[in-house]
Amino acid sequence: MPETLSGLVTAGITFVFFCDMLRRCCPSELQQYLEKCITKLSGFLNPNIEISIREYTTGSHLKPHEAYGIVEAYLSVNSDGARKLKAQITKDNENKLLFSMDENQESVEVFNGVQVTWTSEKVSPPAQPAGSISYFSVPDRRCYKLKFPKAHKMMIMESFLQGHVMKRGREIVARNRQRKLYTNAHGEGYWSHIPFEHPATFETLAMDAEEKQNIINDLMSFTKGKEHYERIGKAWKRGYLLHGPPGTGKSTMIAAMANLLDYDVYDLELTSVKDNAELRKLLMATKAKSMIVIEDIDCSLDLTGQRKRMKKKKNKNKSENEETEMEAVSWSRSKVTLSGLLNSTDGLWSACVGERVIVFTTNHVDKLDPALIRKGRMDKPIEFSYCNYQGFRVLARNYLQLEKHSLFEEVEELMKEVQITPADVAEELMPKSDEEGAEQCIRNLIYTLHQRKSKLNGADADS
Ligand SMILES: Nc1ncnc2c1ncn2[C@@H]1O[C@H](COP(=O)(O)OP(=O)(O)OP(=O)(O)O)[C@@H](O)[C@H]1O
Repeated sequence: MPETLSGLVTAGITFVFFCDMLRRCCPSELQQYLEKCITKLSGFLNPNIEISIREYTTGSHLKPHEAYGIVEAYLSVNSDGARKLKAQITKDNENKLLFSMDENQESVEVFNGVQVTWTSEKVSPPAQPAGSISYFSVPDRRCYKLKFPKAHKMMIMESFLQGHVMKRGREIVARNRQRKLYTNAHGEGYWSHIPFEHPATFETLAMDAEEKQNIINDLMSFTKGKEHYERIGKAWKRGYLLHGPPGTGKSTMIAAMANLLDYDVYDLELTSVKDNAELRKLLMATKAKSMIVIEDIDCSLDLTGQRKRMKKKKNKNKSENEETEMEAVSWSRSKVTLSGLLNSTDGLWSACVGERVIVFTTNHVDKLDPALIRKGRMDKPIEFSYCNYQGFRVLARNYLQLEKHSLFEEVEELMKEVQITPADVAEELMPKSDEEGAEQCIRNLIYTLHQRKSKLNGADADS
């Protein structure tokens, strides 16, 4: 049998060689025919298959092929065999370098026991004929080639390329990209965005440690729950209601959540949305792996039938009266209703694939319509409260890099008696000048706590 096979191979090679000779000295029709024969026969004799993943889509020099970027990202961490790498700024994130295989490099990996070989190639465009003028510069054509044994064609194409490489590559692309903070506050009915670079993390959040871990677990099990949500036939989304007094960390928590999940944030300003139709359009334009945030929902939605805007935004150039007037005008322009919001969010969940988190914040949870926060819409309420000693320790670590100090005991005692928001504690712990050291900051906080305590005692005595 091996003799027969080697005989066949020798005969095939001789035939290909013969065809090639003939091709060179024959008329063009015959040449074309022979070329086809050669391609077919050499394909038959070659035990491998090669797949090209090109940088640009066929017919367009300018539109990059998404698959190329994904494979490039995959190979940035899976090309141990390559001896030459190139470093380039990541698309979409100028702070990140992506290391990928340089041209004409080769890397081998084994998937399910099958060896596959990646190569990177670059083909320069043909030179322009002398004297011709081109207004477009044609880029080099780069491509990755994947070579693998023909016998494992389906497994490599489906499990390896479609499944493994695409999944890992997409994850790396998502990790590398610059996250975005979208806003519609300009009132034009579309999203505009800036880079999202909020430094908050769960570690820097002053909050009960157990509660914090609880929220982290909840978020992580949500992100891993694709199959679970598919199985139970529910949209892959999770709703959080953050409630508590101003300055207790609701907005900081949103940033920490987005940083943990690596999500973009859509900060939906309801008062800038013209009507329910515009709201629906905005929500439908959000992408997967994002957080949709509606802050101060009680102030920005007409829950009572009376159109009024209660929140005053600080604007240094305007007097308070002017401010209130300006906000009232923008409020009266919005015709978004509670049912519009509910229909739009419910519609979004039924129409869109991919995971999304929706977050409402409020200082007055009791004012919200039960329909808005019922189970299924808001899955997890999180209460924010005044700062306790544990929270203070986190803030002292963040702001002063202090783990312990002889004054901590006094702070602990005072915090048992006085209510103070984490925002106020943070303000006191922030050095006001270069000369102000950590100890002075704690003394400032103690002074403020004493003042509040005396006020409290005074009030008690009055009553
Ligand atoms: N729990 C917290 N942990 C760490 N920092 C906090 C916390 N709460 C408040 N801060 C600090 O106070 C500032 C204001 O807090 P934040 O905006 O998150 O409060 P909020 O509850 O969203 O307030 P509001 O209801 O007025 O929007 C933050 O920038 C942060 O520096």
